[in-house]
Amino acid sequence: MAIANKNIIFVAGLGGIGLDTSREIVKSGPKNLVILDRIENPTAIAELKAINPKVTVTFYPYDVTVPVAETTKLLKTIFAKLKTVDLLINGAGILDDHQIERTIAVNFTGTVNTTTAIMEFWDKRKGGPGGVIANICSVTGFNAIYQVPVYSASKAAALSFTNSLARLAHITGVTAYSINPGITRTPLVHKFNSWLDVEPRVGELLLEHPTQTTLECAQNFVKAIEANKNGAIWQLDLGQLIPVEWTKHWDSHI
Ligand SMILES: NC(=O)c1ccc[n+]([C@@H]2O[C@H](COP(=O)([O-])OP(=O)(O)OC[C@H]3O[C@@H](n4cnc5c(N)ncnc54)[C@H](O)[C@@H]3O)[C@@H](O)[C@H]2O)c1
Ligand SMILES: CCCCCCO
Repeated sequence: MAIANKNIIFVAGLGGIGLDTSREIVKSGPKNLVILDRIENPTAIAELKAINPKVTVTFYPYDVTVPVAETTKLLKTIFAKLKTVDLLINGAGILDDHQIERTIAVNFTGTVNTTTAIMEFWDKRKGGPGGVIANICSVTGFNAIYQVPVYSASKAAALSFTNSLARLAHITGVTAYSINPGITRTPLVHKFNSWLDVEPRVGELLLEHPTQTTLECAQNFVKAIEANKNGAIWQLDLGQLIPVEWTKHWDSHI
């Protein structure tokens, strides 16, 4: 998908990975970039507008843990303004294995509910035009960082959900792919709690190994958007964009 002249909704577009990705997206000249996030950062919004004045950048406060009906109401406002939306990026995530319910609510349920809400506007069975969903999951969805099993499992769940969305595209008209960053230097990874404090130094131990910058991640994120491959499992790690071949161990045959 060429980003130029498209309408993009980016949930969590102001975070560490999100803001650098928003910058790279704006440079590619979409018509609209609508950022939904629970953190307000008017300075960042102003900076994005200044990067490319031809792009209309708007912000709406949004918490992915709200009921689907509330998300639908917000999307109604956005669609009324934009008329069409080409890409939804779901990027919200927290990393704190002391917050079990909230981790699942944000990282998994939040992704599912935001996706479910936009289907009201996109599902071709309802006369919708279809659309594209990019879900930010994680390499921990492939193989866990086992000291944060709740976080890792929430990312595995989001990855599985995204893979299913892609298989349903022939019914819904909505395609999907996952964005799976490796360890990227953002506030999220500096200090966080392991499950039951099994490893109080998990963050330090991780950061002793090679990592990538948010800019490297963002530049590969844009390449994945442009590739627009339904069902792709993209690994964005150490500055590389790697297509992952998922090993099939069982098939439902339906
Ligand atoms: N940093 C990494 O190494 C890494 C690796 C793989 C995946 N990820 C994922 O990338 C995404 C961005 O992470 P980051 O490293 O930039 O961290 P970050 O903490 O800088 O960004 C997290 C983003 O999610 C938003 N968010 C959190 N809870 C929310 C909620 N309830 N409703 C709406 N938005 C909410 C935050 O406002 C922020 O924009 C997350 O989903 C994270 O799990 C990060
Ligand atoms: C444990 C640090 C991992 C950062 C987020 C990976 O998805």
